Amino acid sequence: MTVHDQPVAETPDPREFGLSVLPEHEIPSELTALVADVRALVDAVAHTEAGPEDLAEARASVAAATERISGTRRETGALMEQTRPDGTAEYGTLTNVVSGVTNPASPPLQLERSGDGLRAEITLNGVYQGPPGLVHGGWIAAILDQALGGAASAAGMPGMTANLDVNYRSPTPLHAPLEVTARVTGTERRKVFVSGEVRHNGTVTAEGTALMVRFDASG
Ligand SMILES: CCCCCCCC(=O)SCCNC(=O)CCNC(=O)[C@H](O)C(C)(C)COP(=O)(O)OP(=O)(O)OC[C@H]1O[C@@H](n2cnc3c(N)ncnc32)[C@H](O)[C@@H]1OP(=O)(O)O
Repeated sequence: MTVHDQPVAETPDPREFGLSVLPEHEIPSELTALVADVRALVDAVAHTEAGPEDLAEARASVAAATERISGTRRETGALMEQTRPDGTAEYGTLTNVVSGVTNPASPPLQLERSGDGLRAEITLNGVYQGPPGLVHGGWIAAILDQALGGAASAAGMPGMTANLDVNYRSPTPLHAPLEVTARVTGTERRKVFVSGEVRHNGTVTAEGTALMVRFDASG
């Protein structure tokens, strides 16, 4: 394995591959505010003990809101372009289920460059529950997958996850700040090796390694 010690490269522009890209500043603030409100709604619905009358009224309001905004739909694969503090661009699908800015189902995980890779802080609510009071293992894997893929992408080597290996070391609590870290550990031809962790109070609750296979730019 060759340790990846190249300087950080610019991520290829997806427009060159015919993909549709929306700059972050073109997303209406009303949409991001609505997304936050819907996240709160999902949490409220998941945990409510309201009575039938209130539930029926809330349902009618939600149905009306859905009808109001359903007339136009963005294409499923649309990407968002963000400009990093260092001026380079990064891309991700708008509705990515882990990080998507317009997806109320995403927590969302917001990764930033840190040290030799990426880092995020996140607190997950009861919507992401598996065992009582704990984060679902599938969501931990999804968060690690996103962080590991993001680390490869941030190093200028975006690709697809070919293999993901997760070890759950200790229970990951809900409603508690978690730290997510990821970095590239090596490369070999199109193979990008990545590793990452989820921590609570400095203790690793889960760690993952993945093989990302870089998109083939040769066409
Ligand atoms: C910022 C955005 C972050 C996004 C994070 C989220 C990431 C995701 O969730 S991606 C979605 C889940 N992943 C997928 O759906 C991928 C499905 N699989 C595929 O499309 C293909 O198998 C793919 C692209 C991974 C590899 O196919 P292909 O491009 O034909 O590569 P291929 O020539 O077979 O393999 C390239 C190298 O990788 C190796 N390889 C491929 N798959 C594996 C595997 N599963 N295990 C081990 N090695 C593998 C091959 O042996 C080969 O190695 P070498 O260079 O030594 O010969």
